[in-house]
Amino acid sequence: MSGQPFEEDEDPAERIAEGETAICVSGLKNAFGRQVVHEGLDLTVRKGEILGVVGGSGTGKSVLMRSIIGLQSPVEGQVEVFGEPMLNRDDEETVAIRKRWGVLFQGGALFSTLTVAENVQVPLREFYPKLSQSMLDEIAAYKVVMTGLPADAGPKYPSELSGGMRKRAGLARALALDPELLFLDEPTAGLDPIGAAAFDTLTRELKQTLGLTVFLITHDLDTLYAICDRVAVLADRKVIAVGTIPELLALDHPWIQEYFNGPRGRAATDAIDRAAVGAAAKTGKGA
Ligand SMILES: Nc1ncnc2c1ncn2[C@@H]1O[C@H](COP(=O)(O)OP(=O)(O)OP(=O)(O)O)[C@@H](O)[C@H]1O
Repeated sequence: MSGQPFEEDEDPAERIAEGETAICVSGLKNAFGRQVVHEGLDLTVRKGEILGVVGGSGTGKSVLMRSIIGLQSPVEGQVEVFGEPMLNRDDEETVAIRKRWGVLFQGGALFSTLTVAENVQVPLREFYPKLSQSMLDEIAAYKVVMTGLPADAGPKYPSELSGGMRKRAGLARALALDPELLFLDEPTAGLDPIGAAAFDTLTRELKQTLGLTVFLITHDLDTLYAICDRVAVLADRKVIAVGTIPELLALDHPWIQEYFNGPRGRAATDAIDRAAVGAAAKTGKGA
């Protein structure tokens, strides 16, 4: 059964079924006063994929994520997660769906007065109030190590951690309930390139071992190339394109061309090409 943080008998690979839908957003409209952020926005996230969400600053990537997880009430539209309509509901079914996702907010959003372990325990206490303290401690310790933090990070406060460690602590909290679906809002923002690449690797590995679906907001081109299966582009108040990077590159949209084929986009592509040539040379297969 999913959503239970202490049942380990499920094969994570079985969670991934090609073609099944994790999130379906249709006809979404969001507005703040007279400012319309989204209008007629449609998006489907497939189970088992890492979907990158990109768009210029202020195009509404975070508002989209907040609409899906119920922190923003849209003016119009539908949001379904695992086939359940989510908007304007707070019944048992929607609570059960909420247990199946974890969220890493921009900047980590850790509670500064709680230790890392206590932060990880927050969602466990919310959804499983009867768990004993020893069980809470055990699960938190496991999640801390799972995200690559040293075991002694558990009793530390967020202010005692580096930026990269805080991101990992936020990720540990997002993984507390053994989610099937992970929302990451700019997880590599503010990290140095080595820390960002390590976080990408961690995300990819967790996706593979836990069978996660990942909704990943990012400005980081390296992340898009390194770990995203598909990329959704937000512009003009909606998702204007979704596809693999080669599919997006074939489109004649000015923002997409500027983003992927501008100097930074080309640098990221060149780096991927160089890595592929290096790997081919190592295995003796040639480029
Ligand atoms: N609570 C709010 N009240 C009023 N306006 C808001 C609110 N939240 C977001 N907005 C506005 O909605 C628009 C989209 O914001 P959002 O944070 O989703 O952008 P974004 O694409 O995630 O940007 P960035 O890449 O800079 O993080 C912005 O113009 C923002 O000012």
